[in-house]
Amino acid sequence: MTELTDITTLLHSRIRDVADYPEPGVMFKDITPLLADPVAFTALTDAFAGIAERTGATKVVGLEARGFILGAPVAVRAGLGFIPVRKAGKLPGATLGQAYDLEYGSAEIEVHAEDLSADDRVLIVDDVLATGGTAEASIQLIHRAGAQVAGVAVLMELGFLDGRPRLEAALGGAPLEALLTI
Ligand SMILES: O=P(O)(O)OC[C@H]1O[C@H](OP(=O)(O)OP(=O)(O)O)[C@H](O)[C@@H]1O
Ligand SMILES: Nc1ncnc2[nH]cnc12
Repeated sequence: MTELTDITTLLHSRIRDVADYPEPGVMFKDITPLLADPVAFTALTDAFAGIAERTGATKVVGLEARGFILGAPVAVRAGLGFIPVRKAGKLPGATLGQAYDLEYGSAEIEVHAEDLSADDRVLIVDDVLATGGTAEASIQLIHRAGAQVAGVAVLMELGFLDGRPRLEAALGGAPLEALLTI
C-alpha cells in the first residue's frame, strides 16, 4: 500500500455513518471515532498542516464547531494563528456576518473583523463539505474582511451533494482539498 492509500484507508475507517441524524434521510458522518484515535487524528493534522504550507497560508480559519477541533491543531502544527468563524451571536467584538443554508437547515456565521487583514492568506478547515453553503459563506466573510483565501481543506467531501462546483466558483482558482470523497 502507498502512504496515500494508507492514510485514506485509516481516516475512512474512523468515520462512523449514523442514519437519519439529525433528521430522517440524512446519513450523518460522525468523526468522533477519528478524534478518539491519536494516530488517525495526528495523521489528519499533519495532512492539513502540509496543505497550509503548500498553499502559503498565513492563518487558519476553523468553522464552528467541528472545524475548531480539526483546525486549531493544524494552526499550531503549521505555526500559524487560528481564527474561529462562529455561529451568530457568540463573538463579543465587532463582527462581519453571513447567512447561509446547509443540508439540514440554515444558519449565520460571524468572524471578528479585526482578526483578518489584507496581508492574510487564509486556509479554511472543516470536517465535511456537503452543500458547500458553510464554506462558501466563510469565503465571502474572508473576502469582505479584505483578506485572501489560500484554500479550503476538508476531511471529507460528500460528492453527491455537489458542493464542489459551488465552492470552486467562490474560490476563483484557490484549491479545494478533500482528503476523502464519499
Ligand atoms: O457544506 P454544508 O452543507 O454547509 O455542510 C457542512 C457543514 O455542516 C456541518 O456543520 P454544522 O453546521 O452541522 O455544525 P457543527 O459543526 O456545529 O455540528 C459541518 O461541520 C460543516 O461545517
Ligand atoms: N451528512 C453530514 N454528516 C456530517 N456533517 C454534515 N454536515 C452537513 N451534512 C453532514
